[in-house]
Amino acid sequence: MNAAIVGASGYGGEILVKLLAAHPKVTLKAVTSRSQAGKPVSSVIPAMRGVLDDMLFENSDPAELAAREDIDVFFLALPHGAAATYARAIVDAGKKVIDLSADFRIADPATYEEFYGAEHPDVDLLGRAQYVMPELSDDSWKDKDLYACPGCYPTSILVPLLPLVKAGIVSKEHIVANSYSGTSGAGKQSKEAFSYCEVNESAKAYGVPKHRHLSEMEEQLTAAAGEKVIMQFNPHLAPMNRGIATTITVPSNGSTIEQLYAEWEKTYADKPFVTILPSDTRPDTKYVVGTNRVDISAVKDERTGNFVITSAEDNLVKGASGQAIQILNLWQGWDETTGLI
Ligand SMILES: NC(=O)C1=CN([C@@H]2O[C@H](COP(=O)(O)OP(=O)(O)OC[C@H]3O[C@@H](n4cnc5c(N)ncnc54)[C@H](OP(=O)(O)O)[C@@H]3O)[C@@H](O)[C@H]2O)C=CC1
Ligand SMILES: CC(=O)N[C@@H](CCC(=O)OP(=O)(O)O)C(=O)O
Repeated sequence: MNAAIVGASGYGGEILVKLLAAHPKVTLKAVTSRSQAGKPVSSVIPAMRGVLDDMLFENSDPAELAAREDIDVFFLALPHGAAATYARAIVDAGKKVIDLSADFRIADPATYEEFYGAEHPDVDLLGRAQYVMPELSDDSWKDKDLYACPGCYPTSILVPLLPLVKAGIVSKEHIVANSYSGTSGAGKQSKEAFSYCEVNESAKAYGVPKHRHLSEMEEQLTAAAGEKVIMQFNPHLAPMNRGIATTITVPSNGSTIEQLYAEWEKTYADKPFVTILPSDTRPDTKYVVGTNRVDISAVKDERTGNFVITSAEDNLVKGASGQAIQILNLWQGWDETTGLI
């Protein structure tokens, strides 16, 4: 299968370049960036020296890209808004899109507008798109034109939480999630607030009380619960490059920790990228960065009656580019782990 990466000079795009260059079933045909067009990939992404020396970054005009006969699937690693413009041209040309942005994650355009502060860029295309959380979506999504990858924070929260909400193991109310993200989560073009002096040796909450990713999480939890779910989400910026550590507290409503673990075992028994850790072990970003895994664990606080659920993932791999490749693998019927660890 021949692939292109649009927005390959950003953090998510760079990881896609590395993973797809090594993917045994994919040939990388084009990588694009407006600012890097004409430069060798190995000069912009020095890790690719000796691997992609002959490939140049190309211009990223949507119509030109969409007309390329030699490309079957386009990975969009673009800011939301811009992604929809490219997706429209590519889908209209009869090609497939795997989109890392938020443009097609949320089914309800009014919710998108409420949380993203702008009208949905392409409501018609939204109807031809499918949100895919590989571990939690059923198999009915494989004939769409466009696949939307989950957000980084929602992956770290929905993987441990959603099956428990769906099964009634935990309360649907009073859910609180605290997440700690590496600064690469803000993208390569992020501004002064993310510069070394601002973020090094410091940590702080941001985006409270209504971060954009709540729209995606609440929509998914509501669908799983069969009733409206509202949650508290407190994202934090942590002084590290990559990784998301999440802690969720939720009332157990009398469920036991054994019931919680039994539900996880049932849901994730054959899911290679979810690792269930023992109740006395906390997931740690340093053991998942560079992998497509989410590590999860839980303990019950008998004093409060809450479960304390923790997870760790790499925001750029399981939270973005690795998950996009996992979706490609599943869509194509290849082994889910092809090209991923
Ligand atoms: N970073 C993360 O942890 C995660 C990111 N995502 C999502 O993935 C997408 C990419 O994120 P990330 O890699 O961090 O972003 P970056 O800012 O690092 O990279 C953005 C890329 O898009 C290109 N680009 C920017 N604006 C435009 C535009 N208007 N038209 C065409 N190309 C453009 C840039 O190159 P150039 O300007 O040279 O064209 C660059 O290659 C975003 O939607 C983000 O929300 C999802 C999950 C996690
Ligand atoms: C640390 C940091 O800034 N993280 C980003 C992660 C969100 C992201 O990439 O969000 P979309 O994919 O929904 O655009 C943020 O909080 O906005």
